[in-house]
Amino acid sequence: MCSPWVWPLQLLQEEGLSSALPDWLCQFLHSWWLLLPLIMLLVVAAFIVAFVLLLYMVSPLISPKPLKLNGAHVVVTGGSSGIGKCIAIECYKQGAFITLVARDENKLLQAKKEIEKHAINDKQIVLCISVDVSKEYGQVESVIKQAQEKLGPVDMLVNCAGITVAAKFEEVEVDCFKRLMEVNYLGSVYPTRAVIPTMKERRMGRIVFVSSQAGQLGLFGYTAYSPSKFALRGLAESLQMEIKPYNIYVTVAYPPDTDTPGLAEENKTKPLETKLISETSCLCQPEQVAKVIVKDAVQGNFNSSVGPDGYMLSALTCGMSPVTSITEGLQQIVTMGLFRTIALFYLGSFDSIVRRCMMQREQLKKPDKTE
Ligand SMILES: NC(=O)C1=CN([C@@H]2O[C@H](COP(=O)(O)OP(=O)(O)OC[C@H]3O[C@@H](n4cnc5c(N)ncnc54)[C@H](OP(=O)(O)O)[C@@H]3O)[C@@H](O)[C@H]2O)C=CC1
Ligand SMILES: CCCCCCCCCCCCCCCC(=O)[C@@H](N)CO
Repeated sequence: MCSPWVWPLQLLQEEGLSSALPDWLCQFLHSWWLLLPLIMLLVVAAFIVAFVLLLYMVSPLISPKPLKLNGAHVVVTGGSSGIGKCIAIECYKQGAFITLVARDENKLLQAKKEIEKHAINDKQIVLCISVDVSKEYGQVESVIKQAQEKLGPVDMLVNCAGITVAAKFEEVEVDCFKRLMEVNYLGSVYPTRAVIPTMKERRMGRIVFVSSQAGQLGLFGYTAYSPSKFALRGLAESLQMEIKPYNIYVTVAYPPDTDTPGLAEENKTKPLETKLISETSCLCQPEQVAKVIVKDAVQGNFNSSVGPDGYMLSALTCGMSPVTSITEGLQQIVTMGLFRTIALFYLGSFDSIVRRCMMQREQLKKPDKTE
């Protein structure tokens, strides 16, 4: 009859039930239990395949329709210089109408001339409006109204106006903490607040926040800057949940060091530690960064990063941020542990940079003291 070593059958035998079972059933149970690991494997594999298929079936619900830039109205704050200017050029090259927002009127006019060289038709317009995006909501709102009257409702808003301070915590002027929050955070809240009602009415639109890799991890020298960039992520996640049903998509960009007038200015006073740590990530050209940001915004991707370390940082710090493609979600699931392992090595090397710089400084101080 049945083999005695198959435990469920043994159980049946002990209960005196095995004799009640026909031989063929005993045979079947015997071989079935031997095949159990294989069957379990197949079931698990089937579940995974079904899960992935299901995800792909609902993926059109997750990824939005791309925005057509041709004829669209794009507002770029901080559009007179660096990354913002390159974003404006990139959109202009694809047929968009542009509103540039910044403070300095001369810089605005200069940028306008440069952008206009990239026209693809003779209807395109570059409008310049001078305002400080961080000061008063009323001012920003009237600037947006003005832009909408001239070039129609805003299809895409790029919040790129921003300033940086890189210095040790106790060396940062106390007012600076406030100023950075005002320009980098409130300066993104105000224009966004001004365009959202119309976008909701039209059930379309894109909002871009230009954060930074320093908005994904805290670094030596960025105690004032990083929090203002982290704040954008919180704003973006909350806002995205509210406006997704209205077909409006939010993109947060996390560029690495980018070769712009802003960076040149920052480098003048940057602590050595910040310089050395930042060199871990590549130095990018603003044209390259702008291209990636515009592509991601058009596609409605929540996350936008540049380069291999940008990719790793974004996967590692994805937290509860929304996903806009199945592939992105699967990649995060698979790579999280590996990237955390790599990150621990990076953190170790950052700590040793900080320690070495401190030791060097102390050695430089010593001879002074003995004199
Ligand atoms: N360059 C880099 O390494 C990186 C930059 N970033 C971020 O990208 C954004 C652009 O940086 P980048 O191109 O280097 O900067 P730039 O300094 O080259 O340009 C900054 C732009 O913002 C405008 N701006 C600054 N303050 C205000 C304000 N209060 N109101 C209105 N406009 C303002 C400036 O014009 P004006 O002064 O005339 O107002 C200018 O057009 C910033 O948010 C920055 O934090 C992120 C990661 C890396
Ligand atoms: C898996 C883990 C990967 C870890 C990679 C870590 C790389 C850290 C580099 C951080 C560079 C910060 C640049 C900030 C640029 C900026 O915002 C200012 N220049 C603005 O002017």
